[in-house]
Amino acid sequence: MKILSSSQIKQCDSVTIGKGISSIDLMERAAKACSDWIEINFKINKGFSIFCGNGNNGGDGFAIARMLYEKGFDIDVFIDENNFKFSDDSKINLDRIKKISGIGIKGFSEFENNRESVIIDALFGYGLNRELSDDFNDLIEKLNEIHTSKISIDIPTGLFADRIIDEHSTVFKADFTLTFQFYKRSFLHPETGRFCGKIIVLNIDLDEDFINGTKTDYFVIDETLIKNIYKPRKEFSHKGTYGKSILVGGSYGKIGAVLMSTLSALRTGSGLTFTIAPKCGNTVLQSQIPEAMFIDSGENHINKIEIQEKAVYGIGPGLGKEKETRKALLEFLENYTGPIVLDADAINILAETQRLNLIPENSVITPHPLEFERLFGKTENSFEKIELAKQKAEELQIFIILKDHHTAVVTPGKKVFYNITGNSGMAKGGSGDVLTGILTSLISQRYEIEEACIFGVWLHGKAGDLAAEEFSKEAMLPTDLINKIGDVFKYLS
Ligand SMILES: NC(=O)C1=CN([C@@H]2O[C@H](COP(=O)(O)OP(=O)(O)OC[C@H]3O[C@@H](n4cnc5c(N)ncnc54)[C@H](OP(=O)(O)O)[C@@H]3O)[C@@H](O)[C@H]2O)[C@@H](O)CC1
Ligand SMILES: Nc1ncnc2c1ncn2[C@@H]1O[C@H](COP(=O)(O)OP(=O)(O)O)[C@@H](O)[C@H]1O
Ligand SMILES: [K+]
Repeated sequence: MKILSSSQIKQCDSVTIGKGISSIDLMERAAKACSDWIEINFKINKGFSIFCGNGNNGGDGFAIARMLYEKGFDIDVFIDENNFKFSDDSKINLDRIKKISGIGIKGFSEFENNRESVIIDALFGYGLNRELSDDFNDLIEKLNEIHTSKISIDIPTGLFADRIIDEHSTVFKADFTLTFQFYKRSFLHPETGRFCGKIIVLNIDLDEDFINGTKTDYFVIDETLIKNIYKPRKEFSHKGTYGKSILVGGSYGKIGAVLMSTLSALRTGSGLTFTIAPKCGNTVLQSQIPEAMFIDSGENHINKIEIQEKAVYGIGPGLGKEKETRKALLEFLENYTGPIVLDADAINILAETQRLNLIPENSVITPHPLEFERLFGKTENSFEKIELAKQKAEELQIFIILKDHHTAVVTPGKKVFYNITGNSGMAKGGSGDVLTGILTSLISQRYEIEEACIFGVWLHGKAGDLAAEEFSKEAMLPTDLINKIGDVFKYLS
């Protein structure tokens, strides 16, 4: 799914309006989508306090007020008592509710906390173009202190669609954000996304031709994209059809990491799977994963990485940074030109030795935020981090997977794909090792690298979501996630 900027959304609005629907009817459509969702999901709540601004976001709020009232809910609407200038469509919808005696319309200052009612924020949407005034900050701070369910229409007020906010900014803290047609980039970054709660994207049939023809570097990985990428196995096939994955890692005390990567590669469908690990891992690897072939290297730390033809390497989990291991990694990279997935200590070794130029083109690196910083330096915020990743991905012609709550796949063509599967139950040592195995396996099965990255992060997060459903976010383990990979494939086929 494309992510459009606020100015592109505005244009999309105008084009849609130019093609037959009036702007007031488009607002009606948007408000209907919201009120229908609210009716289904807030059945037991009787009342809603709806805070409306003076632009079209407020207009949505007035229309939602009318529709929820007609569905039988108690409604109070609050407006700015110091500003009587409304956008045209907003004014029409305000006038409509003025005629309904059952809807109370009051000033912001008249709001009294009533714990029973749900708060709806229709103050500002994508039209916010400067910091909020103190009056709005005070109002929002007051609303944020109230413990009741909160819904934002389109965007939590105080957030901009496409950029960072000052760290001291006041923002409405929503439990749900009902947004129209597109994710906004700010929903997907940690500094800003934390205000959104659960994101619900409501389709309001904006002009398809405009959307298809609009250029953007930013995308959300949705199921439509995944279903286009996923290649079901062919019955007339053999193990050679599904490639050779070689997982390289493990050191004394950290054999589990490469064990999890190997198991993940197998569960993702790799045809032939090898593990290169030190001898101390032999017994546990061979007994826990009899399907994988073991190649030993060193006693307690890897000291050589054997080169095999037509293989995809996933290097790093549990690798350690011993002198002989560093040497082995650098030597391997000097002599190997195929695609590689580099994670964890493989990334740290490259950062410390500043030998990034050794990474073969079309390889994948999977840094978590700290590893990214070690590689490329500090950035002010996560928006800048994405821009730096785009620049580095192009410069080095590699794919950078920036691991986070919403992991981003950054391509050498400077496209950014944000993942929306996954949950905080995955914030445990070992989850990253699973991702390395999944990615190595998909590339060895001849998915295009870009497709493997997109599919891989989605699959990883989806398996995490299924594991959380069964075991809870607290109790789920990275190994549970591996066991759920099969259910994700069943879900897809
Ligand atoms: N396709 C869609 O997605 C559809 C979208 N729709 C809805 O329209 C919403 C966008 O509406 P909008 O353009 O009228 O902007 P909105 O956010 O209401 O702001 C209003 C005005 O406030 C002003 N202003 C800005 N910053 C300010 C500040 N800090 N403090 C004070 N004032 C400030 C600024 O005007 P200015 O003062 O700059 O002239 C701005 O124009 C969108 O989010 C969605 O809810 C649906 O109805 C239909 C389909
Ligand atoms: N809060 C979270 N929400 C979604 N995914 C998460 C969250 N925390 C961690 N993850 C995922 O788990 C993985 C953790 O990787 P990493 O930090 O390298 O762990 P390790 O190397 O210890 O296994 C990443 O893929 C990341 O996206
Ligand atoms: K809003």
